[in-house]
Amino acid sequence: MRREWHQLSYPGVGNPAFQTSRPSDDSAEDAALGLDRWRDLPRVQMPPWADMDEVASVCKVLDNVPSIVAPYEVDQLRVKLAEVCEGRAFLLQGGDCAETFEANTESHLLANARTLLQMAVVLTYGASMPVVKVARVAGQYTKPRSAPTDSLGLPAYRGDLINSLEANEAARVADPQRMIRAYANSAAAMNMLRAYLSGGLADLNGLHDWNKDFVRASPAGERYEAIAREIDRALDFIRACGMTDNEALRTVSLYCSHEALALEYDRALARVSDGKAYGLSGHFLWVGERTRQLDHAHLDFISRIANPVGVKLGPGTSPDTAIELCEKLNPDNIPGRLTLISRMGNGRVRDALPPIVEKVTATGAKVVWQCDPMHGNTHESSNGYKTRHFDRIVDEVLGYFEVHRGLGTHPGGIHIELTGEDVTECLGGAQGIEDLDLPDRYETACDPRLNTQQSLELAFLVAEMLRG
Ligand SMILES: O=C[C@H](O)[C@H](O)COP(=O)(O)O
Ligand SMILES: C=C(OP(=O)(O)O)C(=O)O
Repeated sequence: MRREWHQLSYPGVGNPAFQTSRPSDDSAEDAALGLDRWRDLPRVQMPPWADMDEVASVCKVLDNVPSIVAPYEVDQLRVKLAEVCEGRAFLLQGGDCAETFEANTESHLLANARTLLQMAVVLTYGASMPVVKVARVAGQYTKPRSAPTDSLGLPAYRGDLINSLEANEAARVADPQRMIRAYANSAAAMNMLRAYLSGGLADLNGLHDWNKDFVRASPAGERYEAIAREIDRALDFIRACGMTDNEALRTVSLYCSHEALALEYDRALARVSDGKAYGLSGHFLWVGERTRQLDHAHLDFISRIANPVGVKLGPGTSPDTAIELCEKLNPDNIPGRLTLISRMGNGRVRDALPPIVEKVTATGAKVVWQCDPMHGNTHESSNGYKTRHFDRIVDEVLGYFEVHRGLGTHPGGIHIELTGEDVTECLGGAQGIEDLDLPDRYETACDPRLNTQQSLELAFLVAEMLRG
């Protein structure tokens, strides 16, 4: 029988106050968890730390700080993702490509959160399906790079946790102290988001206030207002029926996620709870396309934590590799534990994804299928900006839905780089952003993000696809 969303129970969670965690030390029990095995394995995209003693002393500090998230929240997210895995919910994940310390402001965090929540409303209402909301926030401070140097010949910017975006040689030196700043910024971000979310930021009674002024008059903003008015009427109906105080209408759970790239940081924030290891630098950690080698450090680390984890799959992924990933990362076949994030590019998704989905499904492996339509669709504009076209992004999502519909599997979610600011980083959309508009507000520290209007437009299209 279909379980109601609000009735989800969280096995093994009980009263969260009793599920505390502790730093792992070098006892035999902790050693058996293998949290440090990655240190002996090959590793690419390693931050070019100059002084490993300094790395060790910074990690010693992080070993004992309060973690960013709690084990029971991580377990809750896994249970919600199990619903996605079974086709009863949808996963919406999004946020900055690269968070920066400078942009870790209240207004930026709230703008991004509101945009994600607006998308979630459009999807929930449009597709009548619960939406699991995961932000790229409170830890998305590292970036894998294609080349070790940038166009100026400087060491590449690798994310604020590692070095600075400032374009000079000294700023680009990898500085271990930045891990402390990343931790402090992540803790502050989570603290603020939790406060606003529990204080009414996500209250469905205030849906109209989420619409930013620069979006309100746009076609996407107007469509959003129309949905908000319909929800208002539904809420009036609920109130008229005497159901006046429903917690589910006033609060949402927003989980945080980032790429597990700088393993020193994620390891230092790992903790042990009930005999299991948790990566408590975030609720959901993923490993990127460039670092997912089966016998390398990154996969080994995430294979040992109890969190829900993700792996990016580019167009070169073979079906056998996908199966090996399932075996390594989810040997007990726990639903919600593993998300496979395809990022094929719109030109490849229709031929590269089907054999992977077919073979994984045939083995009975439980996975959440998620589409990242951003990373396979990047190109350089005529005036030299790294950009993405909205039409290609939509086409990749469409291709992903076609593949899953064709195979009878659940198109479980999308993973988007977006911002709540009115930036001009991606081309197209109803605003018709063109190459020459890109310099107006091109503010990303790494890859181009959808702005709020484009994000909402995409949500409307995805809601239609989900309904269809
Ligand atoms: O976000 C993903 C990667 O870090 C990014 O696409 C790499 O960009 P690059 O090719 O400019 O190094
Ligand atoms: C680096 C990323 O993606 P990918 O590994 O797919 O390139 C990312 O999502 O930030």
